[in-house]
Amino acid sequence: MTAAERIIVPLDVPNLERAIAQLNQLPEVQFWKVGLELFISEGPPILELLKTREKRIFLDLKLHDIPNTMAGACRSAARYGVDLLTLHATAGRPALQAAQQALEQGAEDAHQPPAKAIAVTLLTSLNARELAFDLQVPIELPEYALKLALLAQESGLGGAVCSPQEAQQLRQICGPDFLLICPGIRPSWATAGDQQRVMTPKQALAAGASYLVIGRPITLADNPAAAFERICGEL
Ligand SMILES: O=c1ccn([C@@H]2O[C@H](COP(=O)(O)O)[C@@H](O)[C@H]2O)c(=O)[nH]1
Repeated sequence: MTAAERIIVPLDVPNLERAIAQLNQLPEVQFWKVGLELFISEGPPILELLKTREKRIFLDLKLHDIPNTMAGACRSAARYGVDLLTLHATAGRPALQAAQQALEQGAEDAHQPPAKAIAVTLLTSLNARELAFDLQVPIELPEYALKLALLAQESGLGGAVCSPQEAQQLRQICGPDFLLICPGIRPSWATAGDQQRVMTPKQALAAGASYLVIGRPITLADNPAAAFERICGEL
């Protein structure tokens, strides 16, 4: 896989018109992430648009609910034929298992390839102090992220979203086939913004990330295509 194919760019925009403008600005990007902002605004037609342009799709809905509701949502999402779908590992083992089964069944019923379910461990916008004092989690952050990734793996999911700072440990313990999707990627020339557990693209790949989710350093650049090319060059 080329460096460019390992980069997923989020379509963090409010409507179809802005999404189309971003797709046109970045024709080299093959893998796009559709998150809550755009999906809530535009719904499934945005996925159809990406498919007509033969793009890969990461549907980042971060589902978090009881097992029955997670299964229903995953059965519905399976119809879209996306590549990746996120849910929160903190939904717990029964919900993750129900989600995985429903994705497989839903895909079979819809004659679509099954999406890989990817569990969010701990959002990259959070730091160790917030984990300990706001969320009241009494274990160290790297251990917490690892435990949630293992829970996802044991539940049959295909991978985890984690910070690149945890990627090396997760890669060692979860093995080579478990996908590690890493947001919190910041080239040395970009600002972190609300991301707190960051690494550069090159460091993240060296740590074992399977894919890098890189948004604002590319999409808010004066010339997004040049920023994307610069990052690919750095890899
Ligand atoms: O822990 C997480 C999970 C998801 N994200 C998403 O990734 C992108 C990152 O965008 P940047 O502009 O590069 O910060 C964004 O869509 C988030 O919703 C994350 O950042 N951290």
